[in-house]
Amino acid sequence: MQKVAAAMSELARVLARALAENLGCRGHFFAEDCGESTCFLRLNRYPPCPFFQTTFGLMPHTDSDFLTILHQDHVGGLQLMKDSKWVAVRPNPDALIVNIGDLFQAWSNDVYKSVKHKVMTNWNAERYSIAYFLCPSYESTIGSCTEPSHYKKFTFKEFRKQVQEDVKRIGYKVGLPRFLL
Ligand SMILES: O=C(O)CCC(=O)C(=O)O
Ligand SMILES: [Fe+2]
Repeated sequence: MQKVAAAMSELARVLARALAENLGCRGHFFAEDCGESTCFLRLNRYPPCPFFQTTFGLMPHTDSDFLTILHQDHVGGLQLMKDSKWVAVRPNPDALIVNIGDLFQAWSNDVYKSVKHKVMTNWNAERYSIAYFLCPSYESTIGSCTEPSHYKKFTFKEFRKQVQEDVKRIGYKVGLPRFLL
């Protein structure tokens, strides 16, 4: 597991840097602000579910990070929103999926879009996925790399707090629109 984490961590950093430099922005931001102690790896287990047609494995959401590197097994169930339609991601255990998160969307001033995704359950098979989340420290300020910015500056801590408050009060994550200027 340590080797998987190290490989995903390196890949996330290389990609974040390349995506930042592609915008003409300095890419070492991620090395400075996203240390090993603020990023995390999550193992998701989805047990078989008899009510698979109506039950989410994971509710529709965007990730609250810069970038997510995802590995899924052969079972399938991941879907992402493309042109207002849910599209199933073909399971391929030999491939990694890269999802842009909310922070990269804000940082890139909407050039890169945080992708909405969900996981459907399966009636007879157990499913596993491994996700590596590239996150900054709670104190890091997220601003846009180009002006004029679409979003007010916020710390990662403020973002997380707002998400938690929204989930508690209205039942779902509003996310970036809360920080639009
Ligand atoms: O299990 C998956 O394929 C997706 C996991 C995911 O979206 C997450 O952990 O945020
Ligand atoms: Fe996710």
